[in-house]
Amino acid sequence: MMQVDTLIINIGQLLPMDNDGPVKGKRMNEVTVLENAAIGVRDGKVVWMGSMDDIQSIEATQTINANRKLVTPGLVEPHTHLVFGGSREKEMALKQQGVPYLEILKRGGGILSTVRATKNASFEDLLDKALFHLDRMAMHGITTVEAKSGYGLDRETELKQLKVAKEANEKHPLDIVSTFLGAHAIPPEYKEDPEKFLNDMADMFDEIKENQLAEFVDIFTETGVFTVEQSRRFLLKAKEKGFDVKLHADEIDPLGGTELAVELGAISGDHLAVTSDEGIKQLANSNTIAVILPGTSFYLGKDDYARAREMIDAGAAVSVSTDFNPGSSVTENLQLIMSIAALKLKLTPDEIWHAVTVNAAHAIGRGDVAGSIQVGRAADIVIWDAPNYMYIPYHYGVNHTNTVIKSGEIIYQRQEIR
Ligand SMILES: N=CN[C@@H](CCC(=O)O)C(=O)O
Ligand SMILES: [Zn+2]
Repeated sequence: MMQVDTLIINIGQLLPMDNDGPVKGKRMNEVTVLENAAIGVRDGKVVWMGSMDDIQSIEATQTINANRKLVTPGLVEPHTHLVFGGSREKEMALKQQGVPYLEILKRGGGILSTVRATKNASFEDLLDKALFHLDRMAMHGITTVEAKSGYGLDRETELKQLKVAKEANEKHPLDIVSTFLGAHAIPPEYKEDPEKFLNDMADMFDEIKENQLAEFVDIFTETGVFTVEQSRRFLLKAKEKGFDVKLHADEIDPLGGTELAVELGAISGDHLAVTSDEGIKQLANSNTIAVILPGTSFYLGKDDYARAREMIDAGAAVSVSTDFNPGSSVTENLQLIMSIAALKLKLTPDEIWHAVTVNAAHAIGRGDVAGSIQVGRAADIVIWDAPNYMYIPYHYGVNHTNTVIKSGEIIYQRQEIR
């Protein structure tokens, strides 16, 4: 008799998500579906998976009846700007009048407006706010999340953001993976000397590494922000210091950020809304994961959606993410992004599930611990109010989670109102 703490029974469809590396190209369109399954959890880990026909051999302290619903790994969110002060609802009117995103930034708004609010916010306020957003992500089925700094643009405030993320990781059940995005915009005081600004940000690498405040270094490679050459120099320095690197690349103008991500062996290239044909080809022949953020195209009212369909057809590994941030994509709901991935990126349900589990985990260096339900791994599991895995992208804009389990503990359960 095997003893478990929790036995999840009557699983209609179980998506374990195989996980022996990022899933590329055609393989993204092949999810394994187990029917009539059960999962045993002990000490926060999955210890048994099998058919309902074999549960007689399991003795459980607690049983959760999935009632024939869909069960998947907890979602992995590989790109967020979790820690920030204030909000930017007043910019919505500017956007409606047709003022472009980069023009708002040029006028000192956009990212720079959030920088001011983040500088003025206390550590405690930023922490409370981050915990609130994490709760919302958890409710929506996310169990691991990446979080970037980048709303400080000075040593003190960047460190404050990174320390808030570290504290949030300790306080909140979700796992947080940190990225240093000091090179997110050029602060007004450095307008004439962006090189000096990048040098100052690079001077923080040692301190960040020693205090384990971030695993990745990221940069916004964009018109009016940092050039490809500046990004290359900055990220090469980061690599020398032992960081894996990421890029906000080819979001608005096709500068060649995707090609740079491949050249540098970046763990991911993110956005890629206007990547060139050559960029797609190079991506497909690389180990760099394309983290596509279609919520920004939607939210900024753009016609350019990343050519994720072509990227997968060419053989690339693709992930999708909310890009949760106060300016270009204000949502914690990765399920909504799964619908946009279906409708606008033309991805299949199988591809979308790979994108928000296995490939997302690999895009933040957690391929060996998250994004998959396997014996020996942490029990990060979602029971969905859905009969099958195709249903989630199909029924859009609402939260489908029934029960969210993080390391064996129930952290969210839908309440009935009636
Ligand atoms: N594009 C750069 N950075 C963020 C947006 C940040 C903001 O507008 O506050 C992004 O990923 O879209
Ligand atoms: Zn971003």
